[in-house]
Amino acid sequence: MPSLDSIQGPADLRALNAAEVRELVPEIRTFLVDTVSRTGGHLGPNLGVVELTLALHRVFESPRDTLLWDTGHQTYVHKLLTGRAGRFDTLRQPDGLSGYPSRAESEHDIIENSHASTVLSYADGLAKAHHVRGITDRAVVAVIGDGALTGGMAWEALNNIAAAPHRPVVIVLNDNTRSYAPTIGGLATHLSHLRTPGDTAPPGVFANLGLTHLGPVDGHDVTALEDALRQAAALRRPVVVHCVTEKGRGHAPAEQHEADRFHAVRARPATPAAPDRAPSPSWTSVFGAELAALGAARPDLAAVTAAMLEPTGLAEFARRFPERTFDVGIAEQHAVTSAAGLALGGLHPVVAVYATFLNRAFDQLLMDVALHGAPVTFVLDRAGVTGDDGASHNGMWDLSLLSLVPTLRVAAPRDAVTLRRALREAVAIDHAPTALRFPKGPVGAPVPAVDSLAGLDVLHRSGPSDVLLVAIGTMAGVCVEAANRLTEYGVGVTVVDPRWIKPVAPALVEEGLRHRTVLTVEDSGRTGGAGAAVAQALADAGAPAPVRTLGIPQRFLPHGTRDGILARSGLTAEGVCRAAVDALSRHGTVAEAAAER
Ligand SMILES: Cc1ncc(C[n+]2csc(CCOP(=O)(O)OP(=O)(O)O)c2C)c(N)n1
Ligand SMILES: CC(=O)[C@@H](O)[C@H](O)COP(=O)(O)O
Ligand SMILES: [Mg+2]
Repeated sequence: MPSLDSIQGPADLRALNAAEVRELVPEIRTFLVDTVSRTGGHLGPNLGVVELTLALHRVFESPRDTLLWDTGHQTYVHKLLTGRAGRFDTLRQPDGLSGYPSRAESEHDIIENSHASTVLSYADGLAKAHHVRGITDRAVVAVIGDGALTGGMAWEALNNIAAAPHRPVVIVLNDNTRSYAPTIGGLATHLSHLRTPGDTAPPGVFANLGLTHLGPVDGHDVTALEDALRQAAALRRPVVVHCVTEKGRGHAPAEQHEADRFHAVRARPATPAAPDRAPSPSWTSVFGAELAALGAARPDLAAVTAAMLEPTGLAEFARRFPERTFDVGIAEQHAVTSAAGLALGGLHPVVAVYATFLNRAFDQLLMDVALHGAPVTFVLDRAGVTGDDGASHNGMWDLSLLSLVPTLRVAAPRDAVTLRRALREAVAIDHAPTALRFPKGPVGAPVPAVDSLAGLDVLHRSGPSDVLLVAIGTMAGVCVEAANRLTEYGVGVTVVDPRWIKPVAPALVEEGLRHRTVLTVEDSGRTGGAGAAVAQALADAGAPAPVRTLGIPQRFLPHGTRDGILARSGLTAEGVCRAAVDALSRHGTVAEAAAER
């Protein structure tokens, strides 16, 4: 009886007979449940593609044939079958296996970007390259989920693929009827018709586009899948293999999990949290509760999500105000411009999205919302370093992108109190777009102001005006701790939190001009971020010394823990102290003791 240990690569898999392959299925599912329950990760999606991945690697010969995966969160089985089972305990850990394809890990891994709906565009480009280069002996295979297929890019690609019968692409539609929640929209309805035997629905959208549609195929029958994939490969033209799978398959808690079928499970903590300490609420839950409360008072408030209602905290608002809640599918561009339409119609939409996914809708934000001064509020969750979801999931580009948008106002709350306040202020602005951003995880302890200065929250003030620390959002606690340390060494420090970071407040510029040196600290990319805007405003005001901006370096950061990445970026109290003493030593006097640190 073969075991997973005997599979060092796809060739070993292809050497097995059908019965031996079927014996691998339960072993792989047990392995996934045991391992991912410890490491955390996308358990549900991967439980759903065990048979599909086996069939793919038996029919196609990766890496000669190119296997492309959309989003990449469902590639754990692919990793197990390409020689990485022995390292799976390191999944999503620092220096361990990535939770997504990784070119550094394997020649079988291609797309590292975890943003959905890209795979068909990659496939179209690759098929064009094969055609131009006269390559005819390598298959292009693209696996896309029913959720990812609701993204606009997927249809831009299908429009191109369908136009070229001479350029073969095997499109494997992994139809498990869900993104997190059931996939929405006319496409989902259409797929439901296609899945229903004997349904007299009009011919499929794929057929009408000129694509061959095979299936629906039972996505848990390896033999049926292999037959369909072989048939698709032999057609030598673009073809959709419609596979019907079950997210969370084979693990009852996942199969029965109403919200998202264990889409992403948290790592089991090494040491259980002390029972007496109530866990801090998450940023997301504080936002969600406040929005629901505001929704009761404001019948014009609407909520918009791109297939992530629960993860972005909109569930309570949706429960109470279903008629004002809109899930548009994994379609951030449409989410943003349709929000401009909602505003045009007299509503005040709140678009809740992970910060990194707003990248995709920048032009819509700039030209469909801001150009028209549309009162849309963007709530960017997972802003800053997220960590274990890898480079494309860090919310580190938002402040740089938002800084470019005229009329847009941006807030970075530092705790639950300022989050609630920023949200109330944002939805009260009816003539311009607003955005507020916060990170993944617990909201942490309140960071109280000790004074207020023309709209600035003063968080610490002691001694002469040596250093002004401008704390952006969640860096407030780090800055206050750094100030306390610097004060011990005779360095005079003021810490301010502007709360609204765009536009740069005049009071912040005035306060900056009163200090020997100014440092800004943000959990965001420092290139073009909030600190850069402060630096520009102070330079424009004639500040003598340059502003030192601390932030995330402009690099694609390998997956790791949020704290570890922040520490390596210098975004700790010690890092701020070092930067402050260094800046003072260059642009002003510095207490001897402090210089020794
Ligand atoms: C542009 C973008 N928006 C949102 C997400 C978050 N996200 C990750 S997986 C997922 C659901 C994907 O559904 P589907 O493509 O059907 O794959 P399944 O999980 O069902 O296998 C979403 C919304 C993302 N990765 N990219
Ligand atoms: C793959 C994807 O984009 C999401 O599922 C993401 O991994 C979820 O991240 P959170 O765990 O931060 O909700
Ligand atoms: Mg799906």
